[in-house]
Amino acid sequence: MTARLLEVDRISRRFGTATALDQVSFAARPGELFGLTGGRGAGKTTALRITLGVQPADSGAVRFDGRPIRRGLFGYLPEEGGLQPRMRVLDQLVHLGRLHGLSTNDAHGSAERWLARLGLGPQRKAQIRKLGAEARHRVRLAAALVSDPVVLVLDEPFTGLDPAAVTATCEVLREKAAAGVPVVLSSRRLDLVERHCDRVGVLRAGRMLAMGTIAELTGGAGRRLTVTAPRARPGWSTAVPGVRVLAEHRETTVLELSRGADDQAVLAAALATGPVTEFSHRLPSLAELFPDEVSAP
Ligand SMILES: Nc1ncnc2c1ncn2[C@@H]1O[C@H](COP(=O)(O)OP(=O)(O)OP(=O)(O)O)[C@@H](O)[C@H]1O
Repeated sequence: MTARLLEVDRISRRFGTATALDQVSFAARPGELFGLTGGRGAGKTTALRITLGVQPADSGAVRFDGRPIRRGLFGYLPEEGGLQPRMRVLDQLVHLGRLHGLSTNDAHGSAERWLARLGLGPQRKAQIRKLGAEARHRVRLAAALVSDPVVLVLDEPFTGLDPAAVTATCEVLREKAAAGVPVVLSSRRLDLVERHCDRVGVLRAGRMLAMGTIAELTGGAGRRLTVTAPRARPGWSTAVPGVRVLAEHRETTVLELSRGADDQAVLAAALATGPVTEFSHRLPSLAELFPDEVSAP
């Protein structure tokens, strides 16, 4: 069953001698937000541009609904640019809607709806260059949505946004996903991808390093155990099988437990040193699992 599934199938792309993408595959299903993450130059933008059909791949295929993609079918929020600074907001959106095949009437109706939905009503007649960064971001989002696309592709939609604006953006994306539109976004921010996406692909140097739901990615790693034992000496846990010390800070030790390691043996070892005031399990974050992919915001 491939209905409304966006499939990116082993795409590769070189620029001169540099490999931007090497056999990268992922899929975005209706109802879900799929996040591509990775450090600078990992290949996210190239992957999204090939997904949209605005840049060719050297090899591989992109399919929607089991068929090769057609340009103009998707809504796109580019990392930067894409808007004409001297155009007025409403005119820009109507223009983009018409470029994607809407009638003038439909483009108008859709543009007005998105301006209202994104709180841009008062700025509808303003020139884009006169808008602040946050309002311009909302116009870019409206531009991606105005043609009522069957797939949404967004390159770094969170850049420069405060937490409230990130949440507002994700609410809109969730609504589209709930309506059956696969949503693919890229972000260098592993924390935001972890919080807002259902499934994630981690790119490094053009290769897919890991892919899965957040639970699959974080649950597949060793469990983390935080133990606070005020009288324990460094190295108190080394005799327990399957345990690795990740951090020791004053009285608190963070341990990684391999599969099958016995947390009760850790507790016994800790109690043997004296009182234990904290003993808690938690899953690692994506940023902890992929520290090399974390870049400054
Ligand atoms: N037009 C181009 N010409 C030459 N090299 C390019 C071109 N576009 C991308 N690259 C190279 O391909 C690699 C992947 O770049 P890409 O922009 O896709 O990564 P990215 O993950 O989006 O990075 P960033 O987070 O910095 O935007 C980089 O090494 C980049 O320098």
